[in-house]
Amino acid sequence: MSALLGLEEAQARLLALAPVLPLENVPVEAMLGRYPAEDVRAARTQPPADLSAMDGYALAPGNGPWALVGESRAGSPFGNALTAGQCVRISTGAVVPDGATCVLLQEDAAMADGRVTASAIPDHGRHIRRRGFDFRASDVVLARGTRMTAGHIALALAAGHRQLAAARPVRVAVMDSGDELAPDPANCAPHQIPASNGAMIAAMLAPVGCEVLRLGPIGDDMAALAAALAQAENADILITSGGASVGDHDLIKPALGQWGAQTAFWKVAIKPGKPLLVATRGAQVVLGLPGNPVSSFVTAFLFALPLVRAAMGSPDPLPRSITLPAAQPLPAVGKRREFLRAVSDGQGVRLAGSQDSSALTALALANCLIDRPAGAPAASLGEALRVFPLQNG
Ligand SMILES: Nc1nc2c(c(=O)[nH]1)N[C@H]1C(S)=C(S)[C@@H](COP(=O)(O)OP(=O)(O)OC[C@H]3O[C@@H](n4cnc5c(N)ncnc54)[C@H](O)[C@@H]3O)O[C@H]1N2
Ligand code: MOO
Repeated sequence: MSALLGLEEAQARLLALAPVLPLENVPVEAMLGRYPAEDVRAARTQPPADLSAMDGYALAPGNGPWALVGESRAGSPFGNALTAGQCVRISTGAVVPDGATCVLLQEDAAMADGRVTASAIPDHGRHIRRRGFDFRASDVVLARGTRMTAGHIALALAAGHRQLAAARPVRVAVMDSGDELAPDPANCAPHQIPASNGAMIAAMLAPVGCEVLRLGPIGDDMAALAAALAQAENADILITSGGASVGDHDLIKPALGQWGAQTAFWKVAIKPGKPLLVATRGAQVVLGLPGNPVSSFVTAFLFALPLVRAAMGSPDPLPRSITLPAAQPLPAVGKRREFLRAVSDGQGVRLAGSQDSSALTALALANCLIDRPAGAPAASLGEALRVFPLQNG
């Protein structure tokens, strides 16, 4: 039996193989979930001038009344400087004219005969957004490798960028295999089960923004597997599920070998997911996930998603864990580190149901995985547990 790798070592060895992809220019609006390949510096200063934060009157120094000499609207500034005792009508976002030192809210103002009086005089600088307080030209506003959110998109646009450089989307082929798999779940003979892993893995990959090519389900047949693998010729990453174990009909390893892939490592000391296979074919990376649906899910979470994120440009692609107390006792752990399907309510964490690696009802209920170290004794109620939320992976 080949030695089982530890999780962190296996992840590190896999990530070292992550494909390096050419860069492309991407419209900022299309950058959601992607990673800028370079630090992004502001091409402009924001705000570009002192702007009013409120609707009211921009006041020159004095105790009032102030003579109303004009208006500054957003996009249409008052052209001149104010002198003592003058004011202009001003709207939110409009340029504060030179000579004005504060903005009086219109709710605190009275206007009669072209003169403005204040019920309370605002402090110096009140309701003025100073030029450049948000960012200045040439400031780094986004670090390379930042995963772009809606806020980052707004910031990059405000900083004067139309497009950003990012790795082109990773091409991922996802193939499920097994003679027992029915492609049509509504037309499944008693000796079959509906193929669900390929669609599940594709759904896990969707938020990462890669391109997914779905292949299969393919029968346990070398010629059929070879034909399917030929379609993965242009994939950067091939993810297979099923046939990774030791059975007579587990043909993935020989089929991958015939295709030209070379095994990098096989088997990791985790439960579920032990028979994980990693291979390369030139710059292509192959991840052979075990067929049990929960094993496929857990290995996709711990290996496939980090690999794809790394290839997309993430400098920090591994899932992040939190600590939560056990809301129920847990049994002792065997030789393999365990990832238990669990439900967290934010206060504590409990098992989602059956921990069999085929149990889809528990997988569907789970919103996190409890990470239990190999050989750990039983955990008591309230014990601190390491937990991976499924949605932040
Ligand atoms: N003698 C041994 N037997 C097994 C070992 C072992 O070490 N010695 N390891 C077990 C472990 S752990 C796992 S995990 C499984 C993984 O086996 P395979 O990767 O070869 O997976 P299959 O045999 O093809 O399928 C397992 C199971 O999952 C169902 N399956 C497969 N693909 C799909 C799919 N696309 N959609 C839904 N369900 C799928 C399949 O019907 C099987 O029930 O091996 C153990 N055996
Ligand atoms: O490792 Mo298997 O994935 O235990 O069921």
